Amino acid sequence: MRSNSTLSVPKPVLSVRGLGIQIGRQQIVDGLSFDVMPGERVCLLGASGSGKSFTAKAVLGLLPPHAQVEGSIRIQGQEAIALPAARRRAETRVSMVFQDSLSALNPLVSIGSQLREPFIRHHGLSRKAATQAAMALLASMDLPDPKRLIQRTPAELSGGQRQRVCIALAMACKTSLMVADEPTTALDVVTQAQVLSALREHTDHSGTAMLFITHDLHAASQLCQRAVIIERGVMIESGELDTLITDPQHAFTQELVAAAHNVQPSTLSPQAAADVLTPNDLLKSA
Ligand SMILES: Nc1ncnc2c1ncn2[C@@H]1O[C@H](COP(=O)(O)OP(=O)(O)OP(=O)(O)O)[C@@H](O)[C@H]1O
Repeated sequence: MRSNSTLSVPKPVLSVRGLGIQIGRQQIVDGLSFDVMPGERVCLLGASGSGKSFTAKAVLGLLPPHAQVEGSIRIQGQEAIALPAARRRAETRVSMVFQDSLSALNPLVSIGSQLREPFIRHHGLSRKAATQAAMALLASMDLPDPKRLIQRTPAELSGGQRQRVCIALAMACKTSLMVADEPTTALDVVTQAQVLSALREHTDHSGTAMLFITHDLHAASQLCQRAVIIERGVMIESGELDTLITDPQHAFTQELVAAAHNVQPSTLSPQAAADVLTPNDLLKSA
């Protein structure tokens, strides 16, 4: 008989401990600690300028060289804080989706060529097999006519289509962790709902864990199970999203909840209104 001590306890995909980031004399992030478990979606919520993007960059290994960093960032158990993205081994690589899909994609290269690359480079597929895989992934993103789409350049797509191509690109990398930094902020409400749904379905299906960076509690509640809330680079509250929504402790969290409840569906288009949740729905969707 196996004893309890031999049962394996899941280990975090991402474990951040005492993260500090300083640029010159400005302390941007201070003593931040949180975990993301396998398959879990955690949001890092905070106002503009609270240090969310710098935290995301630290996890991705994309901090500017002059940033001073302290603490620990473990990805799949391996210390990665001092490793820029280009020097990371396959198991500590993190895929990413950014707010600005236009600048995230190469404007001169077709969607097909960009989407084929991770399949060829990381998964050893032939060009033909990579093209098939790219088209299948685009189709699964509810993007019409993948055959034509792969021949287009990023500027020939709408913002929502482009963001779904970016999600496809991140999924093609098949990493254990994805960081999505405000991926819906630049989109209208209907397109936001489509992009959030694509993120949810694809991470559910692949088991990819996600760190979702946002200032939008409504978007977070549609996607994430847990939240880490930061203010001026310091964590002020964290926990299950439904608990934070029903019983916010900190004044900033209370403001976030109040702001999310104040979204008036009547000011939106009928389709958008259908996508906007009432306070009760906000909870149900968390
Ligand atoms: N290149 C830089 N050098 C020094 N400080 C910077 C630099 N870029 C941003 N900052 C400062 O770092 C702080 C955190 O910025 P960060 O971009 O991480 O915030 P954020 O929470 O992601 O905000 P937003 O939601 O607006 O993107 C801000 O106070 C900002 O003024």
